[in-house]
Amino acid sequence: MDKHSILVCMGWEQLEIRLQKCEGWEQIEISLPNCSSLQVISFPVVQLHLNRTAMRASQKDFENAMNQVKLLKKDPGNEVKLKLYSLYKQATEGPCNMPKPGVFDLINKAKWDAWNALGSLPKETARQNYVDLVSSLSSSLESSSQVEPGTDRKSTGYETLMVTSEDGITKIMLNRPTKKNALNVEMYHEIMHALKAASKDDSAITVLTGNGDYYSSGNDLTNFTDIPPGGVEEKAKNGAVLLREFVGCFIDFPKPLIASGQCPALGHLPSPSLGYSIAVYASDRATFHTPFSHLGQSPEGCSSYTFPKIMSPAKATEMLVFGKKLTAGEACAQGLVTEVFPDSTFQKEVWTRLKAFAKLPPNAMRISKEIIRNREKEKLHAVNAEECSVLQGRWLSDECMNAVVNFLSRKSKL
Ligand SMILES: CCCCCCCCCC/C=C\CC(=O)SCCNC(=O)CCNC(=O)[C@H](O)C(C)(C)COP(=O)(O)OP(=O)(O)OC[C@H]1O[C@@H](n2cnc3c(N)ncnc32)[C@H](O)[C@@H]1OP(=O)(O)O
Repeated sequence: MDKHSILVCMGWEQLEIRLQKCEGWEQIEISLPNCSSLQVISFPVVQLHLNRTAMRASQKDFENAMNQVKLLKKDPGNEVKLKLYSLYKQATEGPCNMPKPGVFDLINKAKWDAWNALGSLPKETARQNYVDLVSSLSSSLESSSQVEPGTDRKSTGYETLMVTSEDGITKIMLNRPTKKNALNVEMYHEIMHALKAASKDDSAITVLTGNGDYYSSGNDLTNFTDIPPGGVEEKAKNGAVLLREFVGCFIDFPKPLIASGQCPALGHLPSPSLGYSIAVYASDRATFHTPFSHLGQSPEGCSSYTFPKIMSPAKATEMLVFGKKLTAGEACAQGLVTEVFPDSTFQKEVWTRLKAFAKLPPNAMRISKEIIRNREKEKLHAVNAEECSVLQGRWLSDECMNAVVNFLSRKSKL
């Protein structure tokens, strides 16, 4: 409970007015002290309950709040952003009377739903609620920021990655920890760019890793929402071109590539990086999950070819068709992971090993990798093309759309 008091002098008497906030209500308590004994006696006590709507935010407060939103240091998340959007629209335009967007226009539909849900809420109330929400966000996001230093911010020219080169090792770190390192379109492009740069730099080996508590949560499902003028078909076609190029970069990457994961890896990245890495190091906390069927999709990253070869066809089916999640130990027993380390010593042990590898003659390592992978390259490119073409069709299916809508409307998680 929040209490503030003010003392008002009324002739020889003092009137104490206490304001207290209690569960969204303002309560005013007025007491008149007995001056002769200087004791505060509560007489008469008057309690007023003011409905919040009686407190009107001015246009100036509203404009200030709009500016404050732009200055928030941390993304408040989609749910809050939708709330802000709907209150803003209600405050400025009144009840929603726009036509409902189509089912595939996911973002606009979510916005419409949020606005429409406000019904006939008066403009002034919406304005006040907007101001209150922004003020609560400003204080909570400033005081309890969980973003670690250096996360989700620009580094070495990349928006979604942190790329460093030291001791003969180029480290490409996925850096969208607040989104569990989901791969948005920008990240796909940046990973391709970073891999191409790493293939030409002085380093002997390249390490792919993730910042935060997920190695990656796979394809960013909001990639499905930004529909171009050519509609969903064009979106799916562009997606297939992008994915094919992305996986192609892993197939053609010439240097030893190591995936180092201390935490869960979901969907998308595990497949290409497991299939083409020279080595995969995982902590005993890591898990591996390719939930393609859950999302109405089908295997990608050449996993339909590499997994049954690396594991057994039966085990690969459990993983790729039924979406069975493997622990690091199980993935190691199946040959998907090279070695599992205790979580507490993971970084130290893996980096000691990587630094030793990076001292080996780089050309010898490159040529050895080439001879191991070359005879498979053509096959891998063909599998990649086939998988992308199948996926292009899957992305247009109701099964896929429903799964994406369920996730985005917070009805499901993996
Ligand atoms: C036409 C399409 C064009 C596409 C172009 C390229 C195509 C490539 C296609 C490859 C095909 C498929 C391969 C896959 O990757 S399949 C796997 C997809 N991933 C998922 O389904 C994971 C979804 N996420 C979750 O289930 C959960 O978030 C979690 C990972 C289990 C973590 O749960 P949590 O409770 O610990 O954290 P949570 O609050 O949910 O997440 C924090 C914020 O991060 C956002 N987020 C997490 N994962 C994703 C994601 N994959 N896509 C988008 N956003 C994600 C989450 O929404 C939270 O955000 P906010 O804070 O609420 O704003």
